[in-house]
Amino acid sequence: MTSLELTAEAPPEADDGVWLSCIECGESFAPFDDVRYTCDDCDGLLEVRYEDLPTWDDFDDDQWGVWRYSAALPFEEGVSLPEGGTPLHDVPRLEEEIGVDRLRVKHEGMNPTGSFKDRGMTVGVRVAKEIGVGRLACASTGNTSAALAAYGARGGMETLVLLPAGKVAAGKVAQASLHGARILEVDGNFDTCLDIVQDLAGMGEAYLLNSLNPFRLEGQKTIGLEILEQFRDEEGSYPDRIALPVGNAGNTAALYKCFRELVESGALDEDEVPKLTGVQAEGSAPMVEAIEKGWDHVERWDHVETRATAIRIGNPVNAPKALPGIRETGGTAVAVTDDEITAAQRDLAEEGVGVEPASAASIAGVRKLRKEGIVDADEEVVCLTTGHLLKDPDAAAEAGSEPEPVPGDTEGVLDHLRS
Ligand SMILES: N[C@@H](CCOP(=O)(O)O)C(=O)O
Repeated sequence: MTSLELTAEAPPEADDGVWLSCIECGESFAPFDDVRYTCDDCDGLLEVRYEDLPTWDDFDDDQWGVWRYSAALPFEEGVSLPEGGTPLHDVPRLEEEIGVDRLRVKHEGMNPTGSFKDRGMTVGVRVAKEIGVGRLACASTGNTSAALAAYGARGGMETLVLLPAGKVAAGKVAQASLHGARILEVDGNFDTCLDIVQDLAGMGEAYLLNSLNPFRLEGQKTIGLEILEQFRDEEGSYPDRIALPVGNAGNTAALYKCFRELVESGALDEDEVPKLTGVQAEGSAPMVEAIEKGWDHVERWDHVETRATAIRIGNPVNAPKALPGIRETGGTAVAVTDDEITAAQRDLAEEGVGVEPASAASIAGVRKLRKEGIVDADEEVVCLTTGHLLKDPDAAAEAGSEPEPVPGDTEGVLDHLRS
């Protein structure tokens, strides 16, 4: 991990040892004096920097979840429901069938609104309050909108969400609606929604809380901290590889930042960093294309389609952070078909782990890479599952078995069972 090294020296703009730094030109900015999503000078992505980076002993043993890691975050506490502290399941049947030494599933669907987005929102909404903005907004394939609506409600703030019309799973729209977001259904895909909401944010109409906002990724960084601690405590080592679904590429960027900070603080050796392995659906795979072609950028896909609507994204905004993350950790990116995703969703369900389709992409990807010999048999792998099964009840019902109609008496039910 040689590129994008972190500096520990605070510039004059720093506030309490925290500042924003452009990943392209290195310009630094005060973190909370103004609303800023990208670099004023070159429009590059920003990341949050700290004067002091913590090691394992600095984390709060009295807490479990995102705020256990406050020493690695810009604040001591956030607008919380609370979030994080999700299970790391073993899946012995899948482990044996796929053929790796260890397979674990970090189920982020167990967060308060049913996805990892809550980790980002607890920090992002806290920052919004610090800056003193009025309305919060996001573009969303569904989970971000559900989390924004819930955390906005918790923080007593107005929320606006832009969704691609007809392309968001029912559970997610219901969440955004009940938590009180104003929902705009846009005639266009997610990337169009994000273009619009970025314009609105630029005009000062709202505070953007997509993962373009660097503070969102600080919360999501705690997924990496939790995986490393849980895996180490249970297995005595760190995982060799973390496979994750890739949509806007926020988690790939956040996990890479997590590892870089741990290496810089001395909490992790460079050779202990897990290989980041991104998985996309075949119909929506610009990151896979960029990795395969050796590009340092993604080319936007204008037409994207997949049953895994959470990762139906053609222009991942975090690609400039995520591509180096995959490359520098020795990972890779792979595309899987919708049928492979559904098969993996069923397999997880048969082990009691209920996930939405996009989440199952991580399992489908590892299965494919193992068959291709890219994942080795002696590897210890963690798959990230990003959202709960109930987020997309239609996909779950389609992947599951049909209910059987029976008469309303015991005799009739017995006849049916015996037939
Ligand atoms: N899958 C996402 C898409 C938006 O991603 P974000 O991490 O940039 O907010 C969603 O749930 O909307």
